[in-house]
Amino acid sequence: MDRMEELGFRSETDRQIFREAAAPVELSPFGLHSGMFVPTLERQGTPEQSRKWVPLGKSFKMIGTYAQTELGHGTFIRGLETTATFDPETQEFILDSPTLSSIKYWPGNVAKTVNHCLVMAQLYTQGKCHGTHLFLVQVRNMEDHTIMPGLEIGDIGPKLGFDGVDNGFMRFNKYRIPRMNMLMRYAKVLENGDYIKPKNAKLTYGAMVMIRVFIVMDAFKTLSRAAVIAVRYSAVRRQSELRPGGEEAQVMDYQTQQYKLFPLLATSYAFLLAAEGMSQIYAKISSDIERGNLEDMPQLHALACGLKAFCTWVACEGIEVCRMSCGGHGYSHASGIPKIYANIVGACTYEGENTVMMLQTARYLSKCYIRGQRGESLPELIQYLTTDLNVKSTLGEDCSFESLVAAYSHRAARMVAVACKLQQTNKKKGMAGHDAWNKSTVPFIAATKAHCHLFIVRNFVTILSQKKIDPATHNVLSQLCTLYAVYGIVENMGEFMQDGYFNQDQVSILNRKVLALLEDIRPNAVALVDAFDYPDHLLQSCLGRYDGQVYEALYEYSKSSPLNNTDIHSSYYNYIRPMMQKRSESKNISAKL
Ligand SMILES: CCCCCCCCCC/C=C\CCCCC/C=C/C(=O)SCCNC(=O)CCNC(=O)[C@H](O)C(C)(C)COP(=O)(O)OP(=O)(O)OC[C@H]1O[C@@H](n2cnc3c(N)ncnc32)[C@H](O)[C@@H]1OP(=O)(O)O
Ligand SMILES: Cc1cc2nc3c(=O)[nH]c(=O)nc-3n(C[C@H](O)[C@H](O)[C@H](O)COP(=O)(O)OP(=O)(O)OC[C@H]3O[C@@H](n4cnc5c(N)ncnc54)[C@H](O)[C@@H]3O)c2cc1C
Repeated sequence: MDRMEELGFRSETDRQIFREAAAPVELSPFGLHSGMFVPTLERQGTPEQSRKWVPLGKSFKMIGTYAQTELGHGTFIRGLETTATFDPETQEFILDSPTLSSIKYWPGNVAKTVNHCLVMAQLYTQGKCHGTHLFLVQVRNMEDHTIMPGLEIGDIGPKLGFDGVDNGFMRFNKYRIPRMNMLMRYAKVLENGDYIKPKNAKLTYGAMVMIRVFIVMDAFKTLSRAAVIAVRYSAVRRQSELRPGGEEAQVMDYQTQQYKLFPLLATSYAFLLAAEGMSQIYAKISSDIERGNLEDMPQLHALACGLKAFCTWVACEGIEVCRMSCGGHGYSHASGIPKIYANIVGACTYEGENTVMMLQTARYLSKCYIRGQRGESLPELIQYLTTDLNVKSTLGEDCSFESLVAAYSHRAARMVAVACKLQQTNKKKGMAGHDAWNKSTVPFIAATKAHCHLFIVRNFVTILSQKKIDPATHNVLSQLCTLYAVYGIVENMGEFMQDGYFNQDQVSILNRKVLALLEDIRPNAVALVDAFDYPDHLLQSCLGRYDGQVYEALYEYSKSSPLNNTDIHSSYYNYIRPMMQKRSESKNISAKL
């Protein structure tokens, strides 16, 4: 922290980049403090509360996390059981974990690192429950870091990844905090216990929306790092004869290797631009919300949920393809890829389990579809829902951006309509609303993925048509954008073809185009990954080194393995030799085999 101050890093983005450089493969134990705890104090506290607590957080006098999930509930926030009961006599809230399932479980850095938590709890005052609200809770002594009396805190144990984060459990036993430790920007409890409700109960969920937006950028970061490693390694690795009797080929010259990696390279660029677009939309709508204009809150929630789920699912699948495209060496930690995967795959679960998040977006699409059917105006990003589904594709050999965006719009509009019509049919059959919804959620998930895919394709095309880019770079980026879109159609052809939107000739055009683009991109593939400019220190990869000295690096890496500290391992003396001796004694086996 002091080093960041010395270097004058003030912006959170710069500080995040510095933290990643300082601890490239391990997640910082302060990620949640800076990424969630402090921003939530800023956005959910009153001006007075922010003035009091934010400086303490930014100077790390107060180190915090976000403690919401419990043993029994993570997704269903309204089902959380931790209680915060107001005591007007003492002007305090009494926090309690009334059941085993109410124990806070998973909050990052709660086990050993933080001294404060933002705790999500059911607020009770004057005998009435007003739902979940956030409370600032001191959990450790500020002098000696011991756990505060009335709390039980511990680590939850080993996980798939996220090793740098001490995810913990926390149990409250009638733990008292001052009334003014409730974050009261939107909802309040007065001294007499009166509850002042917020303009919208979901304003309390704001921290999660913000992190979901961050996670779209993390999906780009992790996928692009894996792509850098895999593409560079594919340029260095030579294996098998492409031409009989010739020299062994760079594996990047196999069409199958290109088909694995180049679409992921294109996806990395698409996700970077989508993350930037999402961040701009978040900045605009969240500032409107802070000024009290909640009109676009549903649209922001829906977009953040959908993109977080879509991008993390695609990124995690893509990182695995990158790992497997590196053969055996990809499976070694020397490649750097397993750690990337282990650290980001949790993002398919945290900050909103992906299926649940997709269903939130689906719920929004369902409402917009009905409004569209009534002829009501729709937000720009959703206007495609009123696309004329009788129109067929005009796609030609050039696979123009316009025809590609039209194809994605048609696919999403058609799939949303199919899901909504199933929901409506279910209702006409006499199903209750919740059953009619549940029995249409599988098609809604598919439709929502199509909706997110459209956003990313359209965003990529829009940026290429608006930004001033030199012709050579524009040409290469256009190849990537076309590859991302055409590959997405080829890989999901059934969804595009179900209503005959494309004719057979157009399908052939698309199948030819995707292969032609692989050849177009091949000469620039290494330059396109170098352009991300990730230093070797950040990649921590023997395979993705900028200098390409892969085998030298692997050999040095292996020699540094702790198992090589001794020639004969203690297991020989403790287990192997006694076993062999026992065998030879019992079966007169000649010692000289
Ligand atoms: C290279 C390195 C990469 C490594 C990755 C690390 C990167 C670090 C950088 C990022 C920074 C920090 C580190 C992050 C690490 C992860 C830490 C993880 C933290 C957590 O997981 S915190 C806990 C997260 N938990 C959740 O997200 C729970 C999900 N559940 C919910 O959100 C809700 O329960 C719900 C939305 C599913 C349902 O809510 P409910 O109250 O039941 O509402 P509904 O009935 O469904 O809907 C009612 C209406 O409310 C609207 N609504 C719901 N939510 C919102 C919202 N947030 N905003 C606006 N509106 C909302 C909903 O749309 C309905 O509206 P309608 O009635 O339809 O009009
Ligand atoms: C690495 C990591 C870090 C975390 N850090 C934190 C943290 O710092 N703070 C914190 O508070 N929490 C944290 N969490 C907890 C995380 O937020 C929850 O695990 C997450 O919200 C998912 O909730 P759940 O575990 O209850 O999953 P569940 O919802 O129980 O998921 C189980 C299954 O049920 C399905 N399901 C649930 N509801 C529905 C529905 N309505 N419709 C259809 N299907 C449904 C899901 O799709 C899933 O397939 C972390 C988790 C992980 C993995």
